[in-house]
Amino acid sequence: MGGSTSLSAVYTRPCLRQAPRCASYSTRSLSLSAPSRAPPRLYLRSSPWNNASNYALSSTARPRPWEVTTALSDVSARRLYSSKTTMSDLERRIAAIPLDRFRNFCIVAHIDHGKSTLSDRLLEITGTISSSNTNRQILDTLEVERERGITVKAQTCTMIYNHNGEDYLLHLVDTPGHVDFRAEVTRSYASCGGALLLIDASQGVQAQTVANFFLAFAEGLKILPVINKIDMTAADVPRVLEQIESTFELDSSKAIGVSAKTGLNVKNLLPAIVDTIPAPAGDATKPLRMLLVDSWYDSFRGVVCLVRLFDGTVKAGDQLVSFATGHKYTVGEVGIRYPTQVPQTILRAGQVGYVFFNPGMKKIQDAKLGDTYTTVGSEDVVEPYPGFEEPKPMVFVAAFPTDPADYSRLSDSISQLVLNDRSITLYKDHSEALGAGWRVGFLGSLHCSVFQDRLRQEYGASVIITEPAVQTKVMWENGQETIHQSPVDFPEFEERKTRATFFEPFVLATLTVPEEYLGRAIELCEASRGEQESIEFFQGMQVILKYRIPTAQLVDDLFGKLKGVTKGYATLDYEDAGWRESDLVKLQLLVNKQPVDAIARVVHRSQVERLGRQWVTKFKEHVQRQMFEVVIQAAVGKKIIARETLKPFRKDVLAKLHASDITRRKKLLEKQKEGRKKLRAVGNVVIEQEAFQKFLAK
Ligand SMILES: Nc1nc2c(ncn2[C@@H]2O[C@H](COP(=O)(O)OP(=O)(O)OP(=O)(O)O)[C@@H](O)[C@H]2O)c(=O)[nH]1
Repeated sequence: MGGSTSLSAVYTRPCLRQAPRCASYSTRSLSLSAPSRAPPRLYLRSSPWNNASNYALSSTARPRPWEVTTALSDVSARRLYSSKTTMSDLERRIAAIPLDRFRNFCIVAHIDHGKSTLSDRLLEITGTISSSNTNRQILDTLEVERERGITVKAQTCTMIYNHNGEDYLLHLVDTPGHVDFRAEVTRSYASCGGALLLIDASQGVQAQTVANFFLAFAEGLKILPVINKIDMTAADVPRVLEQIESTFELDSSKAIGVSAKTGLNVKNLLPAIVDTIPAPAGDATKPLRMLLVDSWYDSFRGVVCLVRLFDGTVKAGDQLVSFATGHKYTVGEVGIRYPTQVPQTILRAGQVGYVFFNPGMKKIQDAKLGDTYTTVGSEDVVEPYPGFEEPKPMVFVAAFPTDPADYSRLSDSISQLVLNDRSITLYKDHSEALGAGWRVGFLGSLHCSVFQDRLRQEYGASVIITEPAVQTKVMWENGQETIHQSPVDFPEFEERKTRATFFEPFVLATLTVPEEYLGRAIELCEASRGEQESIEFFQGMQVILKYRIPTAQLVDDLFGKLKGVTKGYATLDYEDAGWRESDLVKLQLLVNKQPVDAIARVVHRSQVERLGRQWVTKFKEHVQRQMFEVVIQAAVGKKIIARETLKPFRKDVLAKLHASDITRRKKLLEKQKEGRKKLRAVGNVVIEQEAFQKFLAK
């Protein structure tokens, strides 16, 4: 049980603040955390998380730089600043804080458990923001984040906390809780020494609490359990304390109960942070070793980089070199986020701050996340940081302007969004029906819908977006493999039997479901072509289900459906489970025998009938009647699955004519034929863009 041993080894440091300090829940927590009680290990052994891959996480965890460095050679911070420089009071205060009083930490939690609210409260208590600001979430800066109440991009903030007369430099990273944004979460951990494991007192441990805990644990972060929302009447603190011990083997007596919303007990969290989370190691006198953690685009400054300094210092005018690209840059400005960007004279080992260059870095692609920078000339003596794994797109959509004349405007808007969200992949695309557009890849369906919202809110562009699709893989007879992102280039039905084998991506989904909804959750997973891997009954009537599910089903709003059948009580987490052979076919919509490429989809054969029928009925509703009959069909290759007919407008003028008026009758028929010819000549059927928009809208 290597995992268990290292788990308990991580939590050896004493904690200053114990849970009983919170008056409102001291009695309950005391009764649960008798001092002689050994941390229960039984659950971890039998838990779904106790598998090879999770233990692999802990055993292969890289030693973090501040753990392998034994000698802390911190120079007096003041010596790093030139005496001639005029420093602000803030800078003077920061300059006086030695490295052993730095604390870099993040908050690890399930979605909506209150990370952003707690961050705001910490900023308020440390005087970083005034309390008048606190009715909104300071770190959720994007409009969509405020509107949906979710964190999309990890945000950071520096705080100064005075503890027993000494200043501490705290650096907080607010990470997104949703599973789509896991790459953001993992990246954030690299700049931290510890994490607050935040759990909603009414909901208890949820799928992503566990998933994010293991990510943080694998990164070697010290964990401080925090129970939030203790003000709620539904709060069940004893249950959460029990879960903290049984699920994570953490000492629940160290947990702090808070209400981020009312501020109750939050001030007792700060001393616990100072005591539990280790100071970063580093040496400001060594050559610069600076990790690029995040980046965003600023139209005046170019790319701004969020960096974590492991060794050395950086200031304006320094000549830096990137290990990943070899490009050289002159530093234009360095600073901290407090919570807005505040310029500083210097950043030193242990700090997290921002850097931009002069002239500015033009392309966000040059700012490779996980890249190491050093000063020109130190390349040979500095070892670069191992870097991050680039996130892989999972969901693809095609996007087209509603009005083709808007192409270049929309192109600018999309490029702007991609500049700030590097996990989006973007290619040019073309559709017969919708003209020029883009194929865009996302980390998940929430990521995809957030992108659409951001596009509409921040740029006001109106856009047609096709249904989310996943990649497919084809193994050809000759052993060659091709990956297809778009249904358009997926091979036709006739080719499949003899020439190819098809594969689709799968995920291993972990669902946390209250026991009373178990039956419905299982039904949903089975209907989504899922295969059960395990079922575990968990504390407090919760069940953890593991299913192997096609990614296509996951992105077809599995989470929304799950919430529907469990009245919103279930949670979902997933990890990539590789390719699996699958009976895939391309379903196409034909309008008067012409395929409408924007609506094609690669689906499992079992779904063809239902989807085909649905398509033709829905499309008929949105297409306007024409001068001639319109046949709408759903087809797989040459096989027609479903059909609907849209009757033509037909002026029945002939009926009004006298039977003997043959010349006039012929003339009228000719005229009608001409009209039809005209329409047919203009691409057969005239379909308004609006029809696509309505059809593709959920
Ligand atoms: N009653 C109560 N509500 C809280 C408390 N903390 C947060 N909330 C509410 O819980 C909801 C979610 O809070 P957030 O801070 O946005 O949660 P989050 O974890 O940052 O969410 P993501 O960033 O999307 O993962 C909001 O409506 C908050 O007002 C608390 O202590 N008590």
